[in-house]
Amino acid sequence: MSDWADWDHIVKIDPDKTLVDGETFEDVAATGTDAIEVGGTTGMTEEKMKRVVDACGKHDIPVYIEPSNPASVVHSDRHDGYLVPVVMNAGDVTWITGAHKEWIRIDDGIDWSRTFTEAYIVMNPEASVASYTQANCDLNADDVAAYAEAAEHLLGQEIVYVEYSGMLGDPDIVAAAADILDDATLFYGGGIHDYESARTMAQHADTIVVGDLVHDEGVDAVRETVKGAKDATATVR
Ligand SMILES: CC(C)=CCC/C(C)=C/CC/C(C)=C/CC/C(C)=C/COP(=O)(O)OP(=O)(O)O
Ligand SMILES: O=P(O)(O)OC[C@@H](O)CO
Ligand SMILES: [Mg+2]
Repeated sequence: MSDWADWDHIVKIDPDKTLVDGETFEDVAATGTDAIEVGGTTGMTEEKMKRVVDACGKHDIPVYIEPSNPASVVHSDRHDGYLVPVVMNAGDVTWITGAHKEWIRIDDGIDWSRTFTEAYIVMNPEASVASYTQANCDLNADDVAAYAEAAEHLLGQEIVYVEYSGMLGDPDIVAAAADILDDATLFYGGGIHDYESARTMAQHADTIVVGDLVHDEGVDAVRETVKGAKDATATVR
């Protein structure tokens, strides 16, 4: 069974950002989140990634690296593996197969037993990741559902990731992706900042991802989103 099958909540640590003063990765692990993803778009250097992975690796919580480019794939046994994005609605093929081909061509240390993909559907045109991948964010619920179905059944993806990074998305869009998927796991990330936004999105997505909040508000705020995710999952069952 894949690690993420029973994750309700992920904290995404951007190695280019700091934690709130006085807070540690141990505090992040103690929020009750199910896993830590280390990933960002800009400023992803090997040194920054290693520092975060080493710090998180000490607390028995799954730690996955989400590389944003081939240069930020850090090889270490201090983490559980890699979640490599494939952007379904990228405007530049680099972010669908191009960067992946280059990474595979130059990196002879890939451990495929610990390397998995996330089929991203980028929805917030203001997000760095949207410009970074020239994503076509002008999608309605049918478009998103079709991308989700293509990811699972055409491209065999195990994870579909509806990404509103930086803003709280439209629950109906997330529901459209959730309703079409059979076995693939649906991640949702974007603008989750409190109990209510977490619970709302966790009613549709299998797993919610919280990023900016951990850097901007800190672990007490993150803990509220864990509660929201766990309560939603409890009621759905
Ligand atoms: C093939 C390899 C090893 C890497 C390429 C992997 C791909 C396709 C990356 C595309 C970009 C992407 C989906 C990156 C994942 C991390 C992410 C979404 C970071 C969030 O970025 P934003 O929140 O938009 O920007 P800020 O950093 O400003 O918050
Ligand atoms: O930073 P936020 O808006 O929480 O988004 C989390 C994650 O989806 C970013 O890739
Ligand atoms: Mg962000």
